[in-house]
Amino acid sequence: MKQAIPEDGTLLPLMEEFYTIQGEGFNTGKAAYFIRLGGCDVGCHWCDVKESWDAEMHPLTSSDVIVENADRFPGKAVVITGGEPLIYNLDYLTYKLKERGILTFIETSGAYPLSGNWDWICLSPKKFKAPRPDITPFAHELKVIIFNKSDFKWAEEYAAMVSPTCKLYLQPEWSKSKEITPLIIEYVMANPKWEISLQTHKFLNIP
Ligand SMILES: C[S@@+](CC[C@H](N)C(=O)[O-])C[C@H]1O[C@@H](n2cnc3c(N)ncnc32)[C@H](O)[C@@H]1O
Ligand SMILES: Nc1nc2[nH]cc(C(=O)O)c2c(=O)[nH]1
Ligand code: SF4
Ligand SMILES: [Mg+2]
Repeated sequence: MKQAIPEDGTLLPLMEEFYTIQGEGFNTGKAAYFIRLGGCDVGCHWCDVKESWDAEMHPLTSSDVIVENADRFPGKAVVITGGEPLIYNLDYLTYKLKERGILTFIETSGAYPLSGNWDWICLSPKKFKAPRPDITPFAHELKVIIFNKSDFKWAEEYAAMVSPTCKLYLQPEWSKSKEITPLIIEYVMANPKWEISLQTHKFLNIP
């Protein structure tokens, strides 16, 4: 039977939650509690968490319980990721986290309407289902995955849409990183408004 997901955000399909170090982007190196929500229809062929795609596979979990769990750890920051977390209304979850003084960070493709109250929005646009243009001014960080040479052009299109203070990152697609990373290095040296982001948690063998 299809699980009914209430629209008020009090129950969310939770794939996993874990306390670790943010491995990517601007907040790399900071302790954070990760909340991974199930469900995504963006369809990146290189997605490193395809097990997240089917929301039905992940139990509907009380947002209050998720907040309790997050508050057990000393690092008072959460990263809400997925799957595509913005499929869901995240107003309730982020309100409850902020009530406890926990910082709220999101990893999103931007393909769904923005909800929630965020201290940090990492927008990672995808060609397979482009972001809604209305999210771009709110991104604190643009993190474009580079799989082939044509992705640099795609990255520049989004850099032109985000706010002038938005941090700009190019991140090699993991399976192609041996070939792609030298191109990113060259690109960043020639275009220093960009920085490299590596998936450092994969090198550190942590979640
Ligand atoms: C798994 S996604 C979940 C959040 C959201 N759906 C998104 O794509 O932003 C988390 C981050 O991992 C990145 N990512 C996913 N697969 C990757 C891969 N194979 N190599 C590098 N980065 C990857 C995404 O671009 C995103 O920034
Ligand atoms: N350590 C760690 N950092 C991350 N940054 C973004 C991740 C994600 O899958 O959203 C991720 C992840 O899965 N682990
Ligand atoms: S949008 Fe994110 S979760 Fe969805 S397929 Fe792409 S990388 Fe994976
Ligand atoms: Mg990941």
